[in-house]
Amino acid sequence: MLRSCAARLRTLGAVPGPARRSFSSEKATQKDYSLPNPSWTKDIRLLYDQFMKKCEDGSWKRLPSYKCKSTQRVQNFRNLFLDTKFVEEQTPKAQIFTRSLEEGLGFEYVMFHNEAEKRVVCVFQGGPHLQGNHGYVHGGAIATMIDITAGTCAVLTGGYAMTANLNINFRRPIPLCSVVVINSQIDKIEGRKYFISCDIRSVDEKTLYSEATSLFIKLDPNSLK
Ligand SMILES: CCCCCCCCCCCCCCCC(=O)SCCNC(=O)CCNC(=O)[C@H](O)C(C)(C)COP(=O)(O)OP(=O)(O)OC[C@H]1O[C@@H](n2cnc3c(N)ncnc32)[C@H](O)[C@@H]1OP(=O)(O)O
Repeated sequence: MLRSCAARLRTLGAVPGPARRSFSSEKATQKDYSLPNPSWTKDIRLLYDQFMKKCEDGSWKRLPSYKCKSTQRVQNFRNLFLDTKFVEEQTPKAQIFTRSLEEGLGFEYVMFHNEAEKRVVCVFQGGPHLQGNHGYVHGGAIATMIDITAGTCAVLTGGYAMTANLNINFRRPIPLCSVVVINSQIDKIEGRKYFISCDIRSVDEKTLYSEATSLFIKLDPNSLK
């Protein structure tokens, strides 16, 4: 599995040599990282196409994804929740964690949002630099993907929110370079509390890899600054 994955990436030019650095040094761009790239396998492309088809009637929306783009949403978050001095000193170098590895080596994913159903689906291909146990995706990388999928679901439903609790059952290991589907949905909203469940399944839906429950708290501007 790993050998074929490395060979594929080398063919695609994503792994030019053994001394390749993990973290990208390229300048911040406005590139949308949720669009297909040469490291995407047939499976992720197929699912991407299926979801893009579902987007045609407007029920689903593809969510663009950037390394560090300063959107209006980000500006508003900074104004509400962050100290101005901290923003000036620390955030210019900041990058989205899941978009900081070289193309094809880490987190390749695209998310789709269904507003009416309060659902976010993420199609995820975990690259070779996410290895935990030999040949399998690290549990921390899996937790990260669950967190951002559920977190996106919370934020798009209720506004700025943070993870207060994340509980994961890892049922089956996820092979490196395979494609999985992460499904998240809001189960319950109680005031500022958003209860979101999530599962990760194989493309054919036959294998349940992980399931999780989470609690996100809608932020109160007074509780962070
Ligand atoms: C076009 C494209 C659009 C794309 C659009 C994308 C959007 C972009 C998506 C970003 C997706 C990022 C996803 C990463 C998300 C992180 O990585 S977050 C990082 C990890 N989390 C943290 O660091 C949070 C640390 N914790 C905290 O800061 C604070 O505890 C919190 C969570 C803000 C809550 O603090 P607070 O606002 O002061 O709330 P507090 O009064 O303590 O509690 C409120 C209620 O919640 C309950 N509660 C709080 N914590 C807990 C807990 N752990 N368990 C149970 N109950 C709890 C309290 O008991 C209380 O209940 P009630 O008394 O009201 O019944």
